[in-house]
Amino acid sequence: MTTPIETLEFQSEARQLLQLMIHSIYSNKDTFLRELVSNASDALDKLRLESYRDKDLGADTSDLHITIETDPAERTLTVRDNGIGMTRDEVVALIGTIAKSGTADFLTKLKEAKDAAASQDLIGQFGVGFYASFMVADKVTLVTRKAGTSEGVRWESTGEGTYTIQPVEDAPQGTAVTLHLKPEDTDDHLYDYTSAAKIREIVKRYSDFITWPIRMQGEGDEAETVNSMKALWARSSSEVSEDEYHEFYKHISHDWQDPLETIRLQAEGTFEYQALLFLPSRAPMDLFLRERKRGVQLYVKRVFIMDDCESLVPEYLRFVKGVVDAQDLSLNVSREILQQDRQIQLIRRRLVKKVLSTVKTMMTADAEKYATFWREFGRAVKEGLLDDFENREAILEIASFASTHDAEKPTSLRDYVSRMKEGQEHIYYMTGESRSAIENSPHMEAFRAKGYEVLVLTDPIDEMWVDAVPAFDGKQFQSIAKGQVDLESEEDKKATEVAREQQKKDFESLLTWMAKALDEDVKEVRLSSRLTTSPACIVGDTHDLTPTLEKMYRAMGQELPPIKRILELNPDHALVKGLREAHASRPDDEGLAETAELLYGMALLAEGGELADPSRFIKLLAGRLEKTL
Ligand SMILES: Nc1ncnc2c1ncn2[C@@H]1O[C@H](COP(=O)(O)OP(=O)(O)OP(=O)(O)O)[C@@H](O)[C@H]1O
Repeated sequence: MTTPIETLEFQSEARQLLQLMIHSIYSNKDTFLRELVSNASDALDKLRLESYRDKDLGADTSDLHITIETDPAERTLTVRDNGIGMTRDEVVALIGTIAKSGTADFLTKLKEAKDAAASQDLIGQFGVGFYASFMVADKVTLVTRKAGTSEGVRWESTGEGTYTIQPVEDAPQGTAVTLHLKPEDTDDHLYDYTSAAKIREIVKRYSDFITWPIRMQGEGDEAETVNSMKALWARSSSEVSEDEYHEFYKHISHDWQDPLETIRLQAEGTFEYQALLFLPSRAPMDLFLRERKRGVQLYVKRVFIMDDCESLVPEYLRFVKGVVDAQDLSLNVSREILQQDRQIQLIRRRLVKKVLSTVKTMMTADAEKYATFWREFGRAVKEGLLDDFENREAILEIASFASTHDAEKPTSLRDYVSRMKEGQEHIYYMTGESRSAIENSPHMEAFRAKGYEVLVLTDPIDEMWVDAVPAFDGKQFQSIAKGQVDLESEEDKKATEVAREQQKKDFESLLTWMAKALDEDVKEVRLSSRLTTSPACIVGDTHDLTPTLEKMYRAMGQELPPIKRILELNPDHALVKGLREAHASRPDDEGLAETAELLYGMALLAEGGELADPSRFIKLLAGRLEKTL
C-alpha cells in the first residue's frame, strides 16, 4: 500500500522566518544543534511527566535518551530522542507555524534593521528554535511518533514555502530530525557537522548540563554518553564556569544572548531547594502582551515538572528566567496545589527578595548593567509597587526615574532625596505622555524658576503607582499638577503677605465671574503660584484622576463622570491683568466670556491636552487675531 504524501504550505510568518534562516547571516551557526538538543530534552521531560500522570500511557520510558548520529558519506546529521513525539496535527501546528507571541513585531523590526549586526541581534533576541536547522541544512526530515500511539509521521522540507507530510508505519517512539547538510564553508561559519569531533565539541559547549544522556557512537560499537548530565543548579558555583551558566540560560530561556546576571540560591535543612535564576539582558517581545509567560521552571528532585511556574514569581518579575528544584514536593503537584502550598510561598518570598537585592547591589557595583536592567525591565518592575505591598520599599530603592536634574540620566529616589533643597518636604513629580509635554507644561514654571527638581514620569504605570504609594523615606510624593503648590519660604511669605491679600481682593470678582462663565469645564478658578510666564494652567485636586489616567480608563471602556479640574491664573500676566480690568469696566461685555474660554483652551493645549471643540476655539481665536490687524 502506498502512503499518501500531502504537500502543505508554511504559515506566512513561518515562511518569512525560514527565508531568513536559509539566507542566514547569523554567524553562530553551531547554535542549531543546541536548539535540536533542547527540543529533544524537552520532549523527554514531557514524556517522563506524562507517564507519571497517566499510568496507562503505554509508552516506553525505560531508557530515555538522545542520540546523535553523523553520516559523512550521505552528509547527514540526525538528532533522535525517544520522548513524547508529535501527532500529525501537532507537527502541522508546531512545525508548520510559529505560534510565538511577538512574531509579527519581530519580523517588522527585522525588515527595518539597518545592518547585519542589528538583524543578528534581533534573531538572537527572538530565538528561532527548530528553524535554525535551515542555517546549515538544505533539507530537513523529521520522523516522529507520539508516545502511546501507533502511527508515525514523516515531515520533510527544503524550507522553501512548502513541506510534505506522510504517515509512517514503523516509526520508533519519539522524534528523529535528520539534516541534509549544506556543503562545508568555513568562511560562512558552516563547519563540518558530519565530523563526530565537531559535534562532540558543540554538545560539550552548549548542552553539557542536559539531564538526559546524549549518546554518540564511540570508537568501537559502544555508544558513549558525551555530556556530564550534571544539573547545574545542584553544583557548587565554584565548579561551574560562567559560560556553562550562560549556556544553561539559553537552553531554558530560548534566548540566544547571554544573561545580564546569574543568581544562585540554596536552602538547606528541613525544607531543601535550589534555585538558579537569570536576569535577561533584553526584554522579551511579549513582556507587555496579554499572553506573556513567566519564566521559572519547577523541578522536583531533578525531575522537570512545569514551565512558567506562576506560583514561584510574581507577575511583575515575569521576565526572570530560571529553575527551582524543590526536594520535598510530590511529583504529582498541579498548578492549583502549588498556589496553596506554603513551601512554595516561602520560596517565592525568598526569590523575590533575592532578585530585588541583586538589582540593588548592581546599582552601586555596576551602574551600567543596572541602567540596562532598568531600561529593559523597569516598566514591569514598577507594577510591583501596586501588587507587592511587602516589597514596596525595596522596589522604590531599586527604581529610577527621568528627572529635570539631568536630561540624559535617570535618578534613583535616594539621589533625589539627597539633592532636596532646604525646607523641601515633598518629592515632586509630574506625569504625562512624553518628556517634552511635561517639560513644556506651564506647571513646571515656578519649579524651574526656583530650582526644584521634578521627576518626569511618562510610563502609563506611573500614573497608577503615584496614587498608591504615599512616600519614600518619609517624603511624600507630590504632583506639581495637582493641589495647591507652596514653594515660598516662610520669610518670603511674610514679606508678600500684604500684597497677596490685596491681589486676592482685586481678583475676587474676576475669579467668581470666570468660574461661572467656565462652569461646564472647571470646578474652580483661582490664582496660581506655580506660573511665571504662562497666563494660566489647569490643575487637579489631590485625589482627582489625571487626564492621562482618565483617558486610559475610558479607553478600557470604563464609565466615568466628566472630571472637572481647576483653572489657575497667573495674576502677573498681562493678559490676565487686562482681562481683570476689562471685566471691572465692562462686566456685561459678552466677548469677555469668549476670552475666558480661549484662556482655558490655551491652558489645556499648553499641558498637551485636547480641546473639546477645536473648531470653536479656532473661530474665536481667528476673530481675535483679525481685530489686531
Ligand atoms: N524533538 C521534539 N519532540 C517533540 N516535540 C518537538 C520536538 N521538537 C520540537 N517539538 C515541538 O515543536 C515546537 C516548536 O519547536 P521550536 O524549536 O520551533 O520552538 P520552541 O522550542 O517551542 O521555542 P523556541 O522557538 O523559543 O526555541 C516545540 O515547542 C515542541 O512542542
